[in-house]
Amino acid sequence: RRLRQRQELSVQKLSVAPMRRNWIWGHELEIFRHEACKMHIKWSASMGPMYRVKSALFQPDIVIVNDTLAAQHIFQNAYTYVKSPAFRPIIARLIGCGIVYAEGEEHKYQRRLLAPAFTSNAVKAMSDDIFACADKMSHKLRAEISDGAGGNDTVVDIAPLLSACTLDIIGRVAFGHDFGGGESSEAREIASAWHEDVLMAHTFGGFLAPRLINIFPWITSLPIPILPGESASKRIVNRLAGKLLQENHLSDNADILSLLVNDNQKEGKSEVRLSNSELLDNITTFMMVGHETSGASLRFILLELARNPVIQQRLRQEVQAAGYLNYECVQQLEYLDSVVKEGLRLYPALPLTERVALEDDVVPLSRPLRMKSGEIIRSLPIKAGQVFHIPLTALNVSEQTWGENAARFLPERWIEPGGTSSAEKLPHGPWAGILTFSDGPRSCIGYRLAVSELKISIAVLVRSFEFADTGAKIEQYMLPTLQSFADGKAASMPLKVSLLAAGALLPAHP
Ligand code: HEM
Repeated sequence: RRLRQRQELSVQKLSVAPMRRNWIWGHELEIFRHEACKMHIKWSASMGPMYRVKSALFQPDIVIVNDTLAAQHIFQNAYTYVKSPAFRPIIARLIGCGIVYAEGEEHKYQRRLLAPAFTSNAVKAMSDDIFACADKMSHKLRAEISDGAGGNDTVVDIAPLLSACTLDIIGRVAFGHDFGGGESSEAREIASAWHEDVLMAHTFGGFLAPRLINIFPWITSLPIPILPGESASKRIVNRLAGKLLQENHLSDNADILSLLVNDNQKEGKSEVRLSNSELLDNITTFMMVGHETSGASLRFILLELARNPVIQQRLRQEVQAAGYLNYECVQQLEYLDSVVKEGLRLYPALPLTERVALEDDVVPLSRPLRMKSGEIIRSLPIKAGQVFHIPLTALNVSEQTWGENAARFLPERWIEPGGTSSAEKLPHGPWAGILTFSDGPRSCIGYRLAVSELKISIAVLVRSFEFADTGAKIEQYMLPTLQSFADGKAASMPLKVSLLAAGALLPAHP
């Protein structure tokens, strides 16, 4: 009751989501059981820029932020609105206590340290490696088709292929490590451990654990199987990280590994440096967030291309007309750019993020909000401790911002005059007026690399292959990043794939 009393009166006047709620699990269990952000997308039309949901286990209500200005305010004030105590143990368990986990001064330090690895020039310099990995993936796909009984139109589960490619990319560009196109024993171990983690996250235990930890933080020290120890993938990647460190020689390169190691080993110049465990956990962090997110995005973009043959063909014509592909030429492909923007808009690899306020504040709103009492407000006073959920997917498909066809995959909207709202009405983020990479000091540090690898991989694939829908029921869940389920099978995305006659003749990347 004490916690409830601390919730600002204004928050208590916000409308509550309409779904019938359970008195123990509030709205949270139903939200968890539905596909990623599905309930928030449904509610966003009727509930206005902010509403409440009831928390599980009698915790104070959560405020759902469905307003671009409010989201911008929260993200820009990243050290006032921090990751919540319920969320951080999951981060620690899955990827360790690196930059994604760090808060305050520690975070500022790590962000400054790593920024040089992600400048436009640094990402441009990665393009040869990205092309090499995409070409390797294309050869593997070609081999799967010729081995397959279906000849052209062979059904291929592209999910593991794409994840192997993005793991290959991060291995090479960040750590100078070769995962052998996803064939190395380490790559296979990471893929199967991640699969195990996803399956675990999809269970009731996966729902319950973070909520229990939020209330009883000490519970993690108890030997209870559903509670976070180390995830399978973290254990494996941590071991690999240790091996990379043993092999690494100090260099002046600005790649991620060199920046991390040089900082950890610097002497005398400063008191502050990365500890050994921060070094190790940052390697694990980048290895995991640097490939699973891009792999999932690729999966869903190819699904949309498979379901929209006209769009796929227009894209193919643009890519094939470009001839030799290199970084500059891929950057200039306008339709490819729109396809990637549209795919990332509809399928954010992190569908929802959460924050908790450290101080009392007033959150501005871009449009008026009617409270339960009928009172209209333009900003919401909140108390320290208030938890916010920001459904990035719902904000990216809000009809308010994107019009009646918001939920449809229409790359043309990015090209045609008036196809999107004006820049000031779009969500604020580092790229393209979408919230997929979040916003502010904690927005995705790797977004330029992500966009580059998506563009290159898609260009390499569509110039040689045609993709078609299999009719499998594809669902998307947040576990804790976006995961595809095909006819109930986790981390799967079957598509019919054909090798184009012209594809074999196309020149490779020089
Ligand atoms: C399409 C692919 C990607 C998407 C959609 C994506 C999305 C995001 C989002 C939404 C956040 C903010 C998370 C939050 O605040 O709760 C984030 C943070 C982050 N991303 Fe990405 N990401 C992608 C690819 C990458 C890549 C390729 C890398 C690195 C190589 C990367 C590294 C990071 C890191 C280190 C953070 C934490 C930044 C900080 O806290 O300062 N991401 N990403």
